[in-house]
Amino acid sequence: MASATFLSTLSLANKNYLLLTPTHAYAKGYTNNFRVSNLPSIVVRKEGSVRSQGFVAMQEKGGSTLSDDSRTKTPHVLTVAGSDSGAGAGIQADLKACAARRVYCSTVITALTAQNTVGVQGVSNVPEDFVAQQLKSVLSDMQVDVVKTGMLPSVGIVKTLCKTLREFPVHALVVDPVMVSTSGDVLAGPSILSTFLEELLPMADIITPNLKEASALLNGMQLETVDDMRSAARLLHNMGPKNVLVKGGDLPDSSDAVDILYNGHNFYELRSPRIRTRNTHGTGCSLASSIAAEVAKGYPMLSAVKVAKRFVETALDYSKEIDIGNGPQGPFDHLLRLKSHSQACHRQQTFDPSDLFLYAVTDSRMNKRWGRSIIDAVKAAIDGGATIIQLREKDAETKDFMESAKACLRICHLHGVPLLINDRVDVAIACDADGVHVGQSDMPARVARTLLGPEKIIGVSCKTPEQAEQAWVDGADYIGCGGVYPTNTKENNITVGLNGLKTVCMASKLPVVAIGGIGVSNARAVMEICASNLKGVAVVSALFDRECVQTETRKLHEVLLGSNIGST
Ligand SMILES: Cc1ncc(COP(=O)(O)OP(=O)(O)O)c(N)n1
Ligand SMILES: Cc1nc(C(=O)O)sc1CCOP(=O)(O)O
Ligand SMILES: [Mg+2]
Repeated sequence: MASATFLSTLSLANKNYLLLTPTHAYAKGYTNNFRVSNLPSIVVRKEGSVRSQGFVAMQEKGGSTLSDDSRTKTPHVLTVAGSDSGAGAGIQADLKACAARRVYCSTVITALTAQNTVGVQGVSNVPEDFVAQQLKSVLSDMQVDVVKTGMLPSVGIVKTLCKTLREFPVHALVVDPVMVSTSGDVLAGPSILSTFLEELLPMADIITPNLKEASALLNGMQLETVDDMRSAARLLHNMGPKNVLVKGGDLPDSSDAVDILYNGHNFYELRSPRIRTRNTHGTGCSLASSIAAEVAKGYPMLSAVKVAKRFVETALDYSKEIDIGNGPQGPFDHLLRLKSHSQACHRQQTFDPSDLFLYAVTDSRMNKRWGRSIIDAVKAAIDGGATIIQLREKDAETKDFMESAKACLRICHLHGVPLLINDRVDVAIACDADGVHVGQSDMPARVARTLLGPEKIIGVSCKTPEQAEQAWVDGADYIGCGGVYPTNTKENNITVGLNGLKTVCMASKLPVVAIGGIGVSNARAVMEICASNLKGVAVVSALFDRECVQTETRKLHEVLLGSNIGST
């Protein structure tokens, strides 16, 4: 039985029920549309209200029908907005913002716009009855938590939306009163103003006008100062929405971006440094969607607005150098993923097992002993012929490790050599390294794969066929097998010998690199176990606990070439 707190119990038809408050019910994921077979539920709708305030969810006390702790509700935002062909704003921005904020987003399209970074070249409204059909399809089936509106281009569409929301109440309504695009093009004419004011605004949990939109809603009122914004917020609040966020992005002479949030009781002045960037197209849509996303997760409005603002600012800051389109306003990158692709020198994207040929693993203690920086050690190994580098910096402070890793990454990429990080998935993510190597007691490869995504390289240390099988199941790219010979580099390391290596190679579906006590004198013997998936040797002390890393690497390279491996 759920551990939910509850108002009281209720007896009905000789069965006991828990009576949950709307808040508990919502937090537990029982929306008014929540359907679970055999679960009795009552939905009480308040006439004329879009909110689920009167909603009561009941659960059979002691029953096992709904294990609510095992069934978590996926937060869901429905955006009702126009499509932007340039994908900077509108439906496309809403989808990206919700994805970035990790909520599900469904879409009802109200208009198609032909649009780019220059402006809006054309608009085609979706017929009212088809907007109604889309709304009904989603709302009747998909447990929507929050509806967010953007471009509502006709009176008929606004009325259709309000009517449908009365029929299918949701937890909250976020209204971004889109009227004019950032390029100055009209997206919803003045004719819809009265319907907006009379029907939609009173249903809203929050409205998010910019200065121009607030002014339009207030009969052309001049808004030039933060005090004007406060007055506007109060006047707009009188029109019925529970909260008003007046966005001051266009406020003249302000080095900060100032927004005013008013909830009928308190004003909150939300200030942040203004981000100087051309790539601001779609910030309004994205902010409103992000607020909707946080509300859908169950956060109160003030927290939702703060988090949403911080998210948009972070994305704008990240996207400053993104270069899309020739117009005055470019789109930004909600998912913070585009920039690395535009970096000049980038490594090949897919893992090539022949990269395991001469695998150089750094060691901070050895570098210290020989008085060289990790960067110098990596440079020398690459010059000597290393085909892949792993940074194994057990003693480094995180900040130093990250800085060194970034510098090493630049060098490696200049030479087309992949760079992996040992153990520290966080460092690998932070510096966008090519992948990680993890052992049996490190972060499981499956979790590392989820965090790193499909393209990064993941290696796993394996001493047995079972571990090799698991590494494959977990989505690793290669395995490291050892210790082949005894080593001083790793304490208490079990030696598997050449036989153990061969057994693991035979069982492994993944390419293998041998490790442990390997150097110029025995590399050939290792490679001659004749396993076609043994692609190379990984070496620490034989390269780095030596006076000249480059010379030692070159010697090992020659031995490996002589053993004719990596060719199958
Ligand atoms: C290529 C390669 N193989 C094995 C290891 C060892 O990893 P692990 O078992 O996690 O031990 P540590 O290196 O973290 O001490 C490796 N690093 N690289
Ligand atoms: C880091 C590491 N892992 C091992 C394993 O058996 O998984 S042996 C090892 C140390 C390898 O260092 P050297 O080349 O100096 O012997
Ligand atoms: Mg490890």
